[in-house]
Amino acid sequence: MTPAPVSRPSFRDALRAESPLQIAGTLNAYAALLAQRAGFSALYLSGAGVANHSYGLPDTGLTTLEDVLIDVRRITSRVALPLLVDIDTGWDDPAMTVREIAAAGAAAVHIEDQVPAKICGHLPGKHLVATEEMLSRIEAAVSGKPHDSFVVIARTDAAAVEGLLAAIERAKAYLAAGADMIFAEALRSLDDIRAFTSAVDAPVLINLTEFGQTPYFTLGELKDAGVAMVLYPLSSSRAAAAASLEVFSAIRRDGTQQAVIDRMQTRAELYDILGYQPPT
Ligand SMILES: C[C@](O)(C(=O)O)[C@H](CC(=O)O)C(=O)O
Ligand SMILES: [Mg+2]
Repeated sequence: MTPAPVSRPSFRDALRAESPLQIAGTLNAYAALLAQRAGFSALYLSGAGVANHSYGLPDTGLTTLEDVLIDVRRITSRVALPLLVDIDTGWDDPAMTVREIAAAGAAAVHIEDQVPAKICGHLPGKHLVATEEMLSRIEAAVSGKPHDSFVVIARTDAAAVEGLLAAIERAKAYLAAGADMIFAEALRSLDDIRAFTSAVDAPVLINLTEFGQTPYFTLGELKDAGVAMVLYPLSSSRAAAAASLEVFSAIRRDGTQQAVIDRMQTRAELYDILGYQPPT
């Protein structure tokens, strides 16, 4: 399906309108409609989500630009909110990656400093590329921006590997190379977050992925610590996955779905979210 051109607020518009900006992870168009209904004004397509949910694979750098583009297009063709896309390490040609992701209707990307065979930022055993190599990635990504309002966020995974000060130094270098904003991955305390945001002269994103290294700080705590953006990359898909397993298991166990009907969205609720008027 070819997406119709949609006019949408830019990522910076969303950032100006809400502080900190809450960004909802949505793996498909319907999840994006649900996040919009709940009042979010910015969306996220998770690389882990594409790998885990669209392909049933771990988040280890197996999915490609094409795989991600399919899911980007599905979301942007249906929902006009600004979409931040996880482009992992940028693949072979970060300039082309940014051009393609922007052409698919996204408003922003984040590109990270792990080696191409990357893993979840909240796991032990991460390996980073040298700062110089990440600077080349960022310069290439920035050169692919179609216009000034497209945002390139540089993500550093360094805090867990090289320490907080090294992560701050990397972030400063990434900004000097042209990154617009910084994603500080897997920080463990509000003190660390505050140290990071006060040292880095750009909007900082904190990732509240569940079962990770960063505690579930409240929006108020993160605001006080100087955070500009708060990411919930997989919250709804984790909940949906647990609910799906429970429902499948109940149907197999009971031979009927009666015990789990009250866990389900109704047909009327579905049509309401879709804006669909069924025949009467
Ligand atoms: C944000 C992230 O990059 C993602 O792909 O959603 C992941 C999330 C996760 O694995 O929980 C990450 O933090 O590396
Ligand atoms: Mg990711």
